[in-house]
Amino acid sequence: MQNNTTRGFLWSDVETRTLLTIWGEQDIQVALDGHFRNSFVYRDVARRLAATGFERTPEQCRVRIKSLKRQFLLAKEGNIRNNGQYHKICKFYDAMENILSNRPVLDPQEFMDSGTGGDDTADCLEEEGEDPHDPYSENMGDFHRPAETEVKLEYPTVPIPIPIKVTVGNNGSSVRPHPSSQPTSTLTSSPLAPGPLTSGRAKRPKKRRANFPLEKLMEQFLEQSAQAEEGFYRVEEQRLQAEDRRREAEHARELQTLQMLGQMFSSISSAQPPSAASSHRNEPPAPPRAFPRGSASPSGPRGPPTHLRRTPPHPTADWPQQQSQQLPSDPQALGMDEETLSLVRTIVPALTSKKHKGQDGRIGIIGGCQEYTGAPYFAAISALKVGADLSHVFCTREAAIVIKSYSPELIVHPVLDSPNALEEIDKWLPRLHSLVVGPGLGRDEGLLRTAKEVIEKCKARDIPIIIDADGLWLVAQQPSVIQGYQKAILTPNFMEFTRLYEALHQEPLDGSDRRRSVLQLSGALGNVTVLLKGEQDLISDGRRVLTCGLRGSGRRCGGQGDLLSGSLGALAHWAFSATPPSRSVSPALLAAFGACALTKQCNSQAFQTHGRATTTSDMIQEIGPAFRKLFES
Ligand SMILES: NC(=O)C1=CN([C@@H]2O[C@H](COP(=O)(O)OP(=O)(O)OC[C@H]3O[C@@H](n4cnc5c(N)ncnc54)[C@H](OP(=O)(O)O)[C@@H]3O)[C@@H](O)[C@H]2O)[C@@H](O)CC1
Ligand SMILES: Nc1ncnc2c1ncn2[C@@H]1O[C@H](COP(=O)(O)OP(=O)(O)OP(=O)(O)O)[C@@H](O)[C@H]1O
Repeated sequence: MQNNTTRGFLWSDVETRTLLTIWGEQDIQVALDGHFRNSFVYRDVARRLAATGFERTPEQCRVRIKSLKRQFLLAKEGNIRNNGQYHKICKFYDAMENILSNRPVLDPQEFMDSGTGGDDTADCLEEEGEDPHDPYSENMGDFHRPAETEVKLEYPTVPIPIPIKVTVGNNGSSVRPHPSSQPTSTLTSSPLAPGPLTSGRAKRPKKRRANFPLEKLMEQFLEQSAQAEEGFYRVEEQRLQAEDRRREAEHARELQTLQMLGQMFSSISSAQPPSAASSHRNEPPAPPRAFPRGSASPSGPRGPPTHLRRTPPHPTADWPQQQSQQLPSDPQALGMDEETLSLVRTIVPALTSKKHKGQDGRIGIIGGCQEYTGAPYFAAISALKVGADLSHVFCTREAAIVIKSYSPELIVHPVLDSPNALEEIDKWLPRLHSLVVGPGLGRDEGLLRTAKEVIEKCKARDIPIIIDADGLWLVAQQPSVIQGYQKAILTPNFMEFTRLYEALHQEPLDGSDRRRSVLQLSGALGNVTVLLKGEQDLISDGRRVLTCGLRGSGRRCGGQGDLLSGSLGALAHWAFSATPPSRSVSPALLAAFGACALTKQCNSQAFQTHGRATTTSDMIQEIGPAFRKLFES
């Protein structure tokens, strides 16, 4: 939209020209001509004007047109067109003439009646209301005429002859005379040089010619009228500003009242018992009290440290309702490391209109074959729901149709089993911010080989890689494919972890100390981050182990791991591209911790609604609220 610098009543030239162009459009002219009520026409004019970037009310448009018509008439009547002065009087003379001369209906009789010829010319330009004699008059319809839109002008009491161009009769050349004017033929004639067709009272032109230096008078008159008009507009501008100020003050008062009401309501609801206060399904009951980290709890030293205590936020099958109503809801009391959680918050990119589509993440998923179409879908849609902008799925041809049908939000490439799969995928890698390899990939040797080659390409491009499900099978067969790559995160369930551990250590896993085992596996992989999923998720980069003890639910439906790996795709991109918030926690650890917390929170929330019927799709629905709760509140 163009910047309308003439807010109020002053019209810039460009704005006026735009108005004239619109007003001159044929349909507008026809509508103005053919209807008694024309307010709707000016509404249309104002709407079209607004579409070009100039905001005016229909009344403003009407008044402006009227004033232009007045100037045009003056210029025309002043008969000074011939010596080139008409522009001074009517800047838009040519445009006006162009429009008015093309008007569909033009009754010369009316034109004459406008006072263009006789001694009664002074009356011809009425200021109040539309001039009934204006040859270009338009019915004003249901417009009111507020005093502020009218300008009182003084007119010279001179009879002003005008050159007119009329077409009368069928051949367009005959003249219909008017008793008080000088009619002309299609030729333009001037009283200074009366043509042969001049008839009627011939003495008048002479009289006029002799009396005044007409141009001077007209200029003076126009100057006066312009000053009067400007003065009026200035006052109007001030009135509008005062009105704006009044409205702003009113708005501020309303806001203040709302804030006060909000505060009142929140203090009332916090005064209620937890069971009554937590009616929203996503909100766990309010904690009786949150204790600062390290401080003694009311239960004394018997309980575990608060940050390790796991208490379910919601009623679950193995956690009775009664008990759950007493539960604390702050992350610390739920077994979350609050400090780590707040570090995760620092990697979440701000939502701002300054970014373009794609900047918050273009995530690729390698997976999806004949048997498994759900897994890549879960991963890809989760990445989107977490906040990535685009999700690509690279799957087999057969799987592609199915995955596409699940969601129009995903970009699906049916290339994984094509002979030039690597080439096809490689084309996209420069645009991807992270890659999740494995969900629904299957164990087909050809697909695994392609996955391996894609991983190599990603490493060369320094793209964060998440390896899950069958991707972990591949790593268990060939650990070197990922060993030492610091932007890799492996997300095994216990079975996958065991497979990996045994492949790397060449000895059976002793599952009694998982923390130690996960630390060891990460070390053996060259400090690649390993996230062992379970009742407590354990995340290690070979130097330290983070625990995510947030309680989910007892529901273990398939696909939750895909939700986790897809979310991690987005979070890993954010973590690796954020300014390092902490020396102690690597970006990979932060991203993994965030994804664990989110998955468990989704599980918990979905379970609250669906209980035993909870599926991964239900959890995906919870990603938005869960994310807000954990990372944006
Ligand atoms: N809707 C879809 O399309 C979905 C597709 N998916 C895709 O399926 C593909 C294969 O993945 P996967 O995990 O089923 O295969 P795999 O690693 O061979 O494990 C199989 C066996 O391991 C065991 N086991 C598992 N977890 C365990 C644990 N925590 N602790 C202990 N044991 C555990 C368990 O053994 P069981 O109890 O049966 O003896 C289980 O039978 C993969 O591409 C994946 O993405 C899934 O994402 C789901 C949704
Ligand atoms: N015993 C458990 N108690 C609570 N949460 C669990 C438990 N086991 C796994 N989870 C959680 O479930 C999510 C997925 O882990 P899971 O072990 O089911 O992965 P997966 O087997 O790879 O999943 P998928 O079905 O997608 O292949 C993780 O967030 C994890 O923390």
